[in-house]
Amino acid sequence: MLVQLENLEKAYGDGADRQHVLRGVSLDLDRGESLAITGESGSGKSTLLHLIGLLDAPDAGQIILDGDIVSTLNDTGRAQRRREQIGLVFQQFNLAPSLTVASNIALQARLARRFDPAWIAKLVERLGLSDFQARYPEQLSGGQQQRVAVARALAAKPVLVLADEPTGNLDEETSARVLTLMLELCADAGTAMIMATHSLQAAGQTSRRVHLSRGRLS
Ligand SMILES: Nc1ncnc2c1ncn2[C@@H]1O[C@H](COP(=O)(O)OP(=O)(O)OP(=O)(O)O)[C@@H](O)[C@H]1O
Repeated sequence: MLVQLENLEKAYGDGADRQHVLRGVSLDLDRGESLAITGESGSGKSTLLHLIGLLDAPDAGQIILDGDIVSTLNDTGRAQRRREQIGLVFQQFNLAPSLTVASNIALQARLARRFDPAWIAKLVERLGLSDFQARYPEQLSGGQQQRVAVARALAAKPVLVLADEPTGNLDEETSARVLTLMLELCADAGTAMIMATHSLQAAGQTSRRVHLSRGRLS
């Protein structure tokens, strides 16, 4: 098993403002599997992805990644695991504005010490980024930036990619195409993917689906 979530709980705020967003979320994900998490706006999809992506820690429960309990790691330990094993595609893309497309893509792989020029060349070619490599993020359209974010997330061949509404800003046809590519590239790299989405069409493209409602998965 690649990812095991056991009874995750997460609340925000204090006193009367306290909001229990996750109320006991359990989930298993195999290597190479793709999973869509659907749920209404505010149901906690991003919160759950942040926990799995080790960007935040749960209040209770356990996250096991690749056989290790990672939910109790400190910030440094979490950052290291994230760098080595997880790729993130979030809504704002978070590309480094001062780096070219080529450097944005390569950076993650270099940090993880897994820079493989042939794999990077394949990502660039398959994602249609060949002509944009010398450009800076601000010189790209939203869709192009998103493809750079996908290439960057997969550059180090992580065991897991987390995508938060990865096609949220694109029209339906483009988003289906980008998602298909992303799933194919994940399959090539043996990477599992968890995607949060509002779109039932997008959720139809993954191998499994779960629904988040009232703090629990079904
Ligand atoms: N850092 C935070 N501090 C306080 N409340 C938060 C924080 N992050 C999220 N929330 C609240 O937790 C709830 C779940 O938010 P979350 O972003 O996880 O939902 P979501 O399902 O991803 O929503 P959307 O589909 O709109 O992106 C929301 O009510 C939100 O306001």
